[in-house]
Amino acid sequence: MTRTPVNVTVTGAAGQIGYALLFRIASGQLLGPDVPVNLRLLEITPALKAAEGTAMELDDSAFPLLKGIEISDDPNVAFDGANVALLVGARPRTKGMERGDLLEANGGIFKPQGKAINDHAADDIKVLVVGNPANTNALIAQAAAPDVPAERFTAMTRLDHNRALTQLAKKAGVTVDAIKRLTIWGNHSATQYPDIFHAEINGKNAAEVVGDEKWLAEDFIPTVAKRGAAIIEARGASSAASAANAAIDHVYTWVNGTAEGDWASMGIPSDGSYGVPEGLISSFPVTVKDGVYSIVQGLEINDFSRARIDASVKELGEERDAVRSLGLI
Ligand SMILES: NC(=O)c1ccc[n+]([C@@H]2O[C@H](COP(=O)([O-])OP(=O)(O)OC[C@H]3O[C@@H](n4cnc5c(N)ncnc54)[C@H](O)[C@@H]3O)[C@@H](O)[C@H]2O)c1
Ligand SMILES: O=C(O)C[C@H](O)C(=O)O
Repeated sequence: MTRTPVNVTVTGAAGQIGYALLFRIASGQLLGPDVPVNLRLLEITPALKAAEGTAMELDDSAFPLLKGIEISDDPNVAFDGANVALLVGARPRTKGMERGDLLEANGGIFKPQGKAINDHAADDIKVLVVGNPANTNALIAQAAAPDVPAERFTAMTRLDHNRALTQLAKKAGVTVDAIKRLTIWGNHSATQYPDIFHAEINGKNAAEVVGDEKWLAEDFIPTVAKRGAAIIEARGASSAASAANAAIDHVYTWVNGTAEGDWASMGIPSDGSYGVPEGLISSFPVTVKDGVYSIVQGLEINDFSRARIDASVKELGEERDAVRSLGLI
């Protein structure tokens, strides 16, 4: 039976993450090796030519699953019939820019995109926001889409999750596939909290296997939380291939589910679990079945974790208050 292609919209398609992402989507890595896709590329007008160049290269790759490519600078066109939307394009912070200016500039992007998703996307739309500040940009887009279930708007913390897996694996002298149930809590920012207290290494409690709280507090957590800045310092540009890889992982997991006995980290609208105020888009441990995610319940949160989760959630609350006072939500 021939499957109907899934419409995947990617914003910021001519940027560096876009370049690392589009070829992997077209090859079947986002949704699965038997799922045909139509790509819809959204860019700002001055970047349309560069997006056309990327589309030429996609054509030249002759991906059997790629059934069509459309390029537009109009969100109403790019999100028309979208089943999956990857919101990558954002306004980066530039020299001298205040935090409020950054939020306002991104509001100018994510509010109209949220409205276009509301008005034109398919009923089963799933949205992943990658562009920073990802959690609050997702909140802005979600608030502008009142007809779309709030839980369809998610923010990416999978890169943080993957970074934490590797740091923990190195410390324990294992490979990443030995680790399960690691969690990123909170914001995709330096306040995020990578939690190993519920994680397992070859079935044993990770915190006990490591047995080194000093390393946890002074090495592991800051290394993961500040990894984005370290990449910028080293490359002279922010992470691109690893960010695209995490976006692929996030959507693949959301569509195809988590493995038995494991979970993933996703930035999702809080239902009030673990004391995170309802509605904030915060990272949680989730399991996914049949395209629907659920927050892992019943985890005991010790004082060490509680203080760090609270600090990151506090920052999310402040970002929400700032965009609220700007009239963006
Ligand atoms: N959540 C994460 O883990 C994570 C990781 C890495 C990067 N990021 C963020 O992802 C974003 C993109 O990074 P990049 O390296 O690809 O940046 P980039 O500057 O290379 O590309 C961004 C692209 O977005 C486009 N764009 C700007 N406004 C747009 C709009 N209104 N509609 C459509 N496109 C628009 C730009 O023209 C540009 O081509 C940044 O905000 C970055 O901070 C997030
Ligand atoms: O783009 C950035 O500011 C960093 C990025 O969010 C990352 O975590 O690599």
